[in-house]
Amino acid sequence: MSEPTTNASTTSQPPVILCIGMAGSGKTTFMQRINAHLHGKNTPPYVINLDPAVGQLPFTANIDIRDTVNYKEVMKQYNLGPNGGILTSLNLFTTKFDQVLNLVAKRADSVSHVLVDTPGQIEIFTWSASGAIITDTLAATYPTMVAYIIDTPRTTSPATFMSNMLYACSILYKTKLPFILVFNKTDVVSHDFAVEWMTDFEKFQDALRRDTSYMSSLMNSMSLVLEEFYQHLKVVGVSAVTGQGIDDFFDAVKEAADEYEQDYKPEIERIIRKKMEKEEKDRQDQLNRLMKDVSVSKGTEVELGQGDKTWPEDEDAGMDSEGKP
Ligand SMILES: Nc1nc2c(ncn2[C@@H]2O[C@H](COP(=O)(O)OP(=O)(O)OP(=O)(O)O)[C@@H](O)[C@H]2O)c(=O)[nH]1
Repeated sequence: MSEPTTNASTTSQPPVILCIGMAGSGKTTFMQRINAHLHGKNTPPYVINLDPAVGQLPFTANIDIRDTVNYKEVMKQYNLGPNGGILTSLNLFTTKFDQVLNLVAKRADSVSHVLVDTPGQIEIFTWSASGAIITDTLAATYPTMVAYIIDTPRTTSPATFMSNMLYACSILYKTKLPFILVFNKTDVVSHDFAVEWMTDFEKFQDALRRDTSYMSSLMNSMSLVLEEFYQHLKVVGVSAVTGQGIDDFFDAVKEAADEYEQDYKPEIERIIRKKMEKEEKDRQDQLNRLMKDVSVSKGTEVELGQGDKTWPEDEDAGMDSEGKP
């Protein structure tokens, strides 16, 4: 039997891998591959499917959105098109997400990773309120990361490459989570060109110069912005079909989990602390306002926190001056 893999190297919580990618990038095939890889190592993951419109899943999900909401019924009932149907289904499912968290928590000790498949209509997950709630609540407890799946053969032109990178960049800044760029389908085209463009600015500039479209000067400026973005990424090339590069992917997952512990977790804890302090302050302000209203209506100051409270006589309370009814 092969050597079992561990969770993240510095945490006892299983890393959560959010698989996000454009339709057809190979997300589902990739999920199937990493799921099989982990089972092969005897370290099974916990699998969540958040795509209500997927026809058939080539793997078994522990939690499947399709068991909770019927996407076609939602479309009919709310008179929606396919995208509205997927979004509404995800919103309905998110109202039950506390139950999902409870189920994951029960299994957190015995699984190596939590794998999350998201809808192929990428913006439904990345730009919706429910997508943000799901991401944030998972990231509040688990070392959570984004695996952004890219269709490598379809990204070989500088313009498509740039668009895809800008999209990835927007997701990174929206989620603020550790990010792994997964160049998929490397059995068809190697991802070496992408690594070269990302590490050697001159090489990408050369490719842009060969691209004579009128957009190339805009892309020139945009590529400068992306240089900074590349610093925050982990890049791997895989083939979900043949399995090549999957070990590299899991090395990147370990690094991302460490990054979460070092950089993201303290930040998330700071945000939660700040939110709680604000809620406490709001409660206190509300209480003070209430007390002020009471004292104004009684024409006297009310002192709190003392055993011997002297309340003004209240005729409406139906008591006499000795406090008897
Ligand atoms: N050659 C090759 N083909 C792949 C690879 N991964 C996926 N494919 C193919 O790409 C197509 C799309 O794969 P899916 O896994 O359905 O892609 P998806 O991103 O889940 O698509 P949606 O369900 O539309 O979101 C299928 O025909 C797969 O067989 C790969 O690594 N190499």
